[in-house]
Amino acid sequence: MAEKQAVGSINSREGETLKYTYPPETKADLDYADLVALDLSLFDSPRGVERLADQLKNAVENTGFFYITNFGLSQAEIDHQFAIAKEVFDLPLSEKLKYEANLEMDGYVGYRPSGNRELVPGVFDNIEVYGFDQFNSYRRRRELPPVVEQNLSSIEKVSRHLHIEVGGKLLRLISIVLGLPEDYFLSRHRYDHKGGCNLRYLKYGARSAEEVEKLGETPSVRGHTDFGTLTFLLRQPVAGLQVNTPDGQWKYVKAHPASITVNVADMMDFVTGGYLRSSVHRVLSPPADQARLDRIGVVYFLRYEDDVALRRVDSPILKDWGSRSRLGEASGITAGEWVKARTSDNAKMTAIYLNHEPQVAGGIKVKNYA
Ligand SMILES: O=C(O)CCC(=O)C(=O)O
Ligand SMILES: [Fe+2]
Repeated sequence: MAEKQAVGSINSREGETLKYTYPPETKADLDYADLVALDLSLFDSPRGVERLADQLKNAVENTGFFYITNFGLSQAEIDHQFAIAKEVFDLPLSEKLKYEANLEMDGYVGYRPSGNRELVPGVFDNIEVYGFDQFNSYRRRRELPPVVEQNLSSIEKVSRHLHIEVGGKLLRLISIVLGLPEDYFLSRHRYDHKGGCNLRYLKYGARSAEEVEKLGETPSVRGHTDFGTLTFLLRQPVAGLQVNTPDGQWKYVKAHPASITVNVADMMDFVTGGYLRSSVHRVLSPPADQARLDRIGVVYFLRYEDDVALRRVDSPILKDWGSRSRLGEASGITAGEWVKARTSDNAKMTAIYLNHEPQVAGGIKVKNYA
């Protein structure tokens, strides 16, 4: 079986035997969103930057989802992260629980087991998470699974690269789109400052036929927005992610070749009054031909530094925009407060998962979608 081809050894040292083989893509004829792909290698020429800014403007005015290619990580480096993730999730549960995250205290840093939320009566969520905080002086020392310890420098490299290089380029482009100084967002996303950015491994465990049947169209992750500024989803081939388009339709996000999928998140929505849409997205069970596969993901959540107040930016582009943010006005809540409030909401989500009442995070209503 394809999902069994991922091999590796817990005792392997940095870069040695960890390998990952991706399962095949689905052959199902899914209704995919039409998303633009930004080629970040164009960044090296002035005309290229203009072109990218135009493409980005289009993307953010539409779904708030887009792909990037040529983002400066090799496929081997990416595969290595998926291999580490698989090794972590393959550990026995009793071992993984030694590294359990304290969601209320630290957010998604460490291990979070599945089974916290009842999706339909008798069927619980199948999502395990292992997350990292930023590799800077605010990082809290904690015990790590040996495979993480042994590969920490490559994990740090990827975390820094996604933040500083990829995030850096996109934040510069967003500043250009908004007519702000090029370093406007960069200067509020310094990697070595205290912030809630999060590299995260995810595993959606394969479900039995009976569970799939019971779940039907019920999402594994219901419609939500992400908390930060931008989210980077490294390409993986198991379908399930859907974005809600401006006209209210759910469309699948395709595993575009050699890409990262980017989505705009709450903090960008707040500071632009919804001009940069924090897109509602969800994750369904995979289609039939992928139903028996585990779905492993590697994600980076880029966020403002903790002490930045989330206020509307003074952008000439937004003069006549008003506010179309579904989130309302953040009016000065800090980025750190916002992340804490929403993470703590997630921690308490167990009992309220089955109803769709708005949650209140930091005094701001957070809608839940089907
Ligand atoms: O697994 C995915 O494709 C998306 C996950 C997601 O939306 C999230 O973790 O916020
Ligand atoms: Fe998300």
